[in-house]
Amino acid sequence: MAVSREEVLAVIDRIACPGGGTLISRDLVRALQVEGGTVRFVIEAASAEEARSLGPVQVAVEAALRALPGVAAVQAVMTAHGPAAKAAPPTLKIGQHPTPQQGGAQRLAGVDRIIAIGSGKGGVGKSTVSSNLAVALAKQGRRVGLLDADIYGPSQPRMMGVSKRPASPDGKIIEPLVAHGVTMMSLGLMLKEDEAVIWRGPMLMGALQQLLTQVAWGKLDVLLIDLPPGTGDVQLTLCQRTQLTGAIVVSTPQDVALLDARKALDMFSKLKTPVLGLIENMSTYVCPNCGHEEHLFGHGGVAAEAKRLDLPFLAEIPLSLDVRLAGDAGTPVAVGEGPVADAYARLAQRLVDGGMA
Ligand SMILES: Nc1ncnc2c1ncn2[C@@H]1O[C@H](COP(=O)(O)OP(=O)(O)OP(=O)(O)O)[C@@H](O)[C@H]1O
Repeated sequence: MAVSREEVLAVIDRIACPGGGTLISRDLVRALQVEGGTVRFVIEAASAEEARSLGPVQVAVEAALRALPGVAAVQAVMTAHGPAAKAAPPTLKIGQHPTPQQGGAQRLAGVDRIIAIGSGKGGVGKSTVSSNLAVALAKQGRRVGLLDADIYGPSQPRMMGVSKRPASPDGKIIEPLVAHGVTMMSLGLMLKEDEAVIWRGPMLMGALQQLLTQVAWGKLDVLLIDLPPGTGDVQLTLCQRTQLTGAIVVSTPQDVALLDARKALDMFSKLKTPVLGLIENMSTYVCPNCGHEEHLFGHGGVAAEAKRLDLPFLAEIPLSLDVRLAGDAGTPVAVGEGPVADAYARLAQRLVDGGMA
């Protein structure tokens, strides 16, 4: 008979650690997988010293699990944070297991609407659209939050021009930062620059949950969530655990991007997250010198897809060097004036008029 995850956890929880508690009560087990008769997990010690002291516990746990009927193999790996990770303030433990949640999808107190912004593939401008839309909504007087959930490649700190580490006076609640009228938070602000995130699934979920629930978002008309590209664990967890108003899918007009966008749309539909509409980014290119209009990546593909699926086509955002320069400089193009800022203003107005933001 196949062994269950609960049985495995119960066995691990029976073995005491030196200094008290168990690997479970001390929240040191990560990425537990029970597949057929094989049990895999990571023991994540806080330091090399702790890892050494837990060595005998690992041996005892492995032996106890092997003795469990239905277990054929046990693969446990011990990891330890380096001193840098240990020193990282604030003292919040970002990246821990998500805490079990009562009921289904969660509401965030004080936050009226939550919109997830997704894309089928990376590089289509999802983060750029998120930051610019947030700024455009703020310019229209909305109280806007922006959560960078692109946990593997958080780019909002750069795009919004913030680098300060958020404060956490009580070590529990994180104070978000405010930039260009938008309340924002990104995992990128909690990590050291250039620090790679190599968390496994459960830690990612925990980090996301913390960013949603431990940040003092205050009263918001709308919280925009910049999702990682694709259709992975983060998207799944977010849609299942958070009461989303809906999702917006960003795509460039090329067929290949649209193909991936379809996967994202399919995922939202399976997760029963309403799709509020589609945005075509890098739509037309207007030469700043001669005014000639060119469709470098094609044009109209996203509008046609929206029509085919009977979904709102929310906006087409031109391809413009200013967008990239502004994003790289930390002041989204929507902060200023011009054709792209106008396109974002129209998009924001449309969402406000539709009661979505
Ligand atoms: N309309 C646009 N015109 C010109 N450049 C753009 C436009 N939209 C985005 N870009 C640029 O394209 C690059 C990718 O954009 P962005 O990081 O927003 O994409 P993404 O879909 O969020 O990618 P990932 O999810 O992989 O981070 C950035 O350098 C950005 O400045």
